[in-house]
Amino acid sequence: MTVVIEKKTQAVENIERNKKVVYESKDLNLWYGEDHALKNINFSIYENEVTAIIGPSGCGKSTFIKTLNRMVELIPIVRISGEIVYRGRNIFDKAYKEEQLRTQVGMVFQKPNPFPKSIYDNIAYGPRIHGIRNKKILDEIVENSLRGAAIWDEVKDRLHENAYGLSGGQQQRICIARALAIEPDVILMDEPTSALDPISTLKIEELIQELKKNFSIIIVTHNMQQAARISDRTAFFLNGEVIEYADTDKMFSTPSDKRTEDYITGRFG
Ligand SMILES: Nc1ncnc2c1ncn2[C@@H]1O[C@H](COP(=O)(O)OP(=O)(O)OP(=O)(O)O)[C@@H](O)[C@H]1O
Repeated sequence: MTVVIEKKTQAVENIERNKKVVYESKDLNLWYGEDHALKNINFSIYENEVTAIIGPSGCGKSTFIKTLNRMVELIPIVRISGEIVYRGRNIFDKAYKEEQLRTQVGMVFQKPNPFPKSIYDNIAYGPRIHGIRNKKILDEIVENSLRGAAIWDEVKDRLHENAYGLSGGQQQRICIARALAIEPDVILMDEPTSALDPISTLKIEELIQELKKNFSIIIVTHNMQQAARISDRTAFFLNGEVIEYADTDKMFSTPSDKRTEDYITGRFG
């Protein structure tokens, strides 16, 4: 029996060794004024995986995900200690250019937030900011991004209409396409389906499964079934701490911590 367990452990370690780390959170602490919102967060996020962040309201999920692209630092009362290492470099290093990080890390928010512009201009916005002016190249980026977000067929004949004219689910896929247009490495998603109906939710979930072949995806979700359906690993946050971080299958079948079990079985939260 011992031998079998040892073999299994070895196999798991081999899998871990072959995975590339995208982000590493090291002793990360964050305060909003006196409020200690993230406490000693230590875990790694892997390439071409979907990593789900779950936990009850106010536990720090959004704060954590917004730390990964340094958006949280826009809030004046925020203070941070520790490191977030992205592809080998601490993003809080003085020399690290925020703009450089933003070209690598796209974000999709809870409520679809297209710009009040045409579908085309929504997608071309980021590339134009990065200096791309050539119409043929922009056309290609727009088409590829919309295809990547599984919405090309629905909008290809109305690219110059306002994005506000689309349904909520379509608008969210436009926002995903907008994130893809900057050719990111990572896509952060903060409850991307919570404002959507079940069919649009399913489409986004299927899309996330496709996208992970080319991107690393970190998703905050209130919906535990969603985390179980689409993620490879899950981090369970509670009161600003990571209580458990594990393979999603393992966390939802045999959680190690009683508090995780209570949360995923609906005893609190
Ligand atoms: N802008 C802010 N200023 C001050 N405190 C904040 C701010 N944003 C979040 N907090 C506090 O930080 C803690 C974590 O909040 P956060 O929004 O990260 O939690 P969450 O898990 O994403 O919650 P929810 O599921 O409700 O969105 C909470 O105590 C919250 O009140």
